[in-house]
Amino acid sequence: MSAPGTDEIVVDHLTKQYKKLRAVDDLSFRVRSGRVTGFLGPNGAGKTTTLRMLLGLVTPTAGTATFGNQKYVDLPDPVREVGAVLEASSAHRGRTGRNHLRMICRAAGLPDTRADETLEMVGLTPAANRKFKGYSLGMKQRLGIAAAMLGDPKVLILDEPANGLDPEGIRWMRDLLKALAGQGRTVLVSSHLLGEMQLLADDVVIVAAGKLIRQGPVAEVLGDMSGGVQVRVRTPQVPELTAALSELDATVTPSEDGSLVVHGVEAAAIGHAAFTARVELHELATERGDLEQVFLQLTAGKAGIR
Ligand SMILES: Nc1ncnc2c1ncn2[C@@H]1O[C@H](COP(=O)(O)OP(=O)(O)OP(=O)(O)O)[C@@H](O)[C@H]1O
Repeated sequence: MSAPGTDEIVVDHLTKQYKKLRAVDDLSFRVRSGRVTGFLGPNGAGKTTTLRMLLGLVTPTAGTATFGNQKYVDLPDPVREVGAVLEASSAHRGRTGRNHLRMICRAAGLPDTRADETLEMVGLTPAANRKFKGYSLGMKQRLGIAAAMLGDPKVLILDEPANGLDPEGIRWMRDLLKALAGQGRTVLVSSHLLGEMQLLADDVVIVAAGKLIRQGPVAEVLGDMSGGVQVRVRTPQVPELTAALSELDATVTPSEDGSLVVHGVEAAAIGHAAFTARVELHELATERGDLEQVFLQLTAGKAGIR
């Protein structure tokens, strides 16, 4: 493997033991820049513990979590390198969103103007002068992202950012994170919302019971699974189509609803075979497994509270 850049997250044999519980168990994975990586796992899988170790908030029992080759605590200018939103932002109840961000700017040696720029980025400009105690959970999430982006970091880490957001808010978050990755940043997002991850993530890292289950591009993880891609065909001439497909390298399984499920060949080849055999088709649809099914198969028996 090539040497990682500082914007690449490298988790290497990371382990966290809490008394009898191994919350994270010899976990290794890499997160690349310019992509959104979904960090997925059932409740208690060790996602938050891993992110906290990455940010130097929890000390690993073994292994390392680094940005390139540097631990978070050793980064020369962490605010400009790594932004994180671990839970919905908390701020003094009586302080406005703008003042909350300005205080962080001052503490980090950043110009005050960054407060307004990041408020604009997260769509909070109209609420900039409202007090934090009046913010909805979705507004608090947005403020958390604004705070994380103050230093214009190359890496952004978010723990369950969709929590508390309505469908429009989730869509907004998806567009923002994709845009930030599109600018070349590294975006790592933990979630158990699998449908959302399928729309958002380029890569996934799936964990269960503290261990790595699978990692890779979403399409590859979906495609790897048995039955990942299949074609559903409906025809009034089942025997004729089955005979025509037997000449291709296809596996044909009749469904209870009368359709045929075909593995091993693409829809175009099936359409061509049907046309050549003068078989009438009423449906020809490529079906991809969804992340939720794959996730449930991969984590079966490993989920649950420990
Ligand atoms: N400080 C701690 N002391 C003891 N056990 C802990 C501590 N922090 C976490 N754990 C345990 O470690 C396991 C992993 O927890 P973690 O919060 O990392 O999982 P998660 O994948 O983020 O789960 P969720 O999706 O529910 O937030 C859980 O069983 C949790 O109870």
